[in-house]
Amino acid sequence: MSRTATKICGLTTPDMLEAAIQARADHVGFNFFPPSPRYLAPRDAAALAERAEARISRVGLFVDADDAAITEAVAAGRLDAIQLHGQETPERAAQVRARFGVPVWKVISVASAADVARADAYATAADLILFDAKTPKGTLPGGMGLAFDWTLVANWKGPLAWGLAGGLNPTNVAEAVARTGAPLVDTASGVESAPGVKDADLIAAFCRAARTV
Ligand SMILES: O=C(O)c1ccccc1N[C@@H]1O[C@H](COP(=O)(O)O)[C@@H](O)[C@H]1O
Repeated sequence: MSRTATKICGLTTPDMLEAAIQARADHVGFNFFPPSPRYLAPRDAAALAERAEARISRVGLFVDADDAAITEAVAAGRLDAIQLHGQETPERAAQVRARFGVPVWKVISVASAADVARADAYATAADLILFDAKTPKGTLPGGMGLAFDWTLVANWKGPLAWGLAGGLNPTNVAEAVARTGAPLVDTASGVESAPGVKDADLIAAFCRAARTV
């Protein structure tokens, strides 16, 4: 069995970046969704990207963003992948991948088996499916610390690489990996002491726990 990959999402400071690198996370997420408490302005992403250099992969998170916003962020954050966390259709995902030339991670918000089945439509439009919990109407589409029923994606055999997000933290991530077989796990609020404030010890504990399975 190969090692579970980890992504720490919503970093905004050099200290947070160094904590993720020290913890041997595989990816960091830069959040380009302005309403989020983890929002990172493109000019700040540029400084973090310069510091990260080739030490860690950078994934840019967008919610129904237009091309101009993605263009600015891809250049500033030197992004290795684009995470589409909104209502982007397969056509839009394919367009983003073609236009920006980096892998696209499409998030599928899950509350039922029918939601999981929606992933198939992205077979040729995206590179990875990230299953996250569906959040209540009128709230952020992610980063809320909400988990969904993991049995819905256990040992998912879809047409794409995949990962698990939603309410993951150092305490439950090993169980989540054991129960789902997720090759990648992603967390935002689960490694924070307050919304948007990452905790280095929690990041280390999360990455360690994800790798114990
Ligand atoms: O983190 C955010 O603020 C956020 C805002 C809007 C869309 C997605 C967001 N984060 C992503 O959601 C998952 C799950 O978050 P959590 O671990 O439950 O807090 C996170 O991994 C990010 O990819």
